[in-house]
Amino acid sequence: MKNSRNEKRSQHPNVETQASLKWEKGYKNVEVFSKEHLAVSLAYDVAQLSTKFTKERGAFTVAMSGGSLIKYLRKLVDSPYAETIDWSKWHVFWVDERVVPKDNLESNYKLANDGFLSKVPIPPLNVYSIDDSLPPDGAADVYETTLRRLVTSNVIATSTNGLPKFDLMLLGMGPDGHVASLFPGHPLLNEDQKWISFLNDSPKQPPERITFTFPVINASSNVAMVVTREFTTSSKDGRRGRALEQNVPYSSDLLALQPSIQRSQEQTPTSKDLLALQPSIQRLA
Ligand SMILES: O=C(O)[C@H](O)[C@@H](O)[C@H](O)[C@H](O)COP(=O)(O)O
Repeated sequence: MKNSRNEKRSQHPNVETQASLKWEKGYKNVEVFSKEHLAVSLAYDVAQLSTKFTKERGAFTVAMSGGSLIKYLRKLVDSPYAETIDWSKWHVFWVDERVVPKDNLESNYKLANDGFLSKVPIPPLNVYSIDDSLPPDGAADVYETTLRRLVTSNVIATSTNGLPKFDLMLLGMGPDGHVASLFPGHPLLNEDQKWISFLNDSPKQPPERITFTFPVINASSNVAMVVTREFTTSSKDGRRGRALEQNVPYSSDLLALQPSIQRSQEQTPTSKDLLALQPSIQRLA
């Protein structure tokens, strides 16, 4: 399946044929790209999912992180996607957001709007940013209320256990292994009732944030994780390397993320390029 997808990507008029290393054996859905090929491949996959869900559901729900992920969405604003994607059916959410004014440089909304959303014709009412006039707890409650309303109206699909089932979740991973604003060792890793929670003590500045909880992240139909850092198992704290090297069950003292990636022991990625984890560009659920 992946080979055929890569072949299709390479046949796509906009796909530069660049070597992308793939650890097929042992890994599941982990691909190592050059920067340019990551942007090209990510755009191809996102466009494919947009077409699929727009056709199936009449809507395409995308929840995105901040960080360097946004710049790898750049190919979506170019031809052919600019013309072929039905942007009117997109609904955009944030996996996590800093509780700062939306015009603040630290805002993930500002980052995504400047780098992507302002360049495509998604209806403004379909872009769900936080209420930046509220404190973290209030912003989280209001955001969850919005999600619940959109699940009720079927804009957002529902998983078999009643959670919001986003069509695509676009994640990053920090050097400590954090995903969204779920940080190793933080009590929020164990939150399994709320859909959206908040923290005032983020180890990554700024301290006040709201974040999807793990049950919501794991309920997604598709997840693409774009890890854009030097990746070696000897990296500063090694967590990121371990996140990929082993099927490490998430535990609050080691990793924020329960990776769904097996790894064969003989292969140790030493690439200093980019790593696009696609734990499930196929369906999770
Ligand atoms: O609000 C945030 O801080 C981001 O959502 C965060 O979760 C990000 O995805 C990771 O820190 C990876 O960031 P980079 O891709 O920039 O390394």
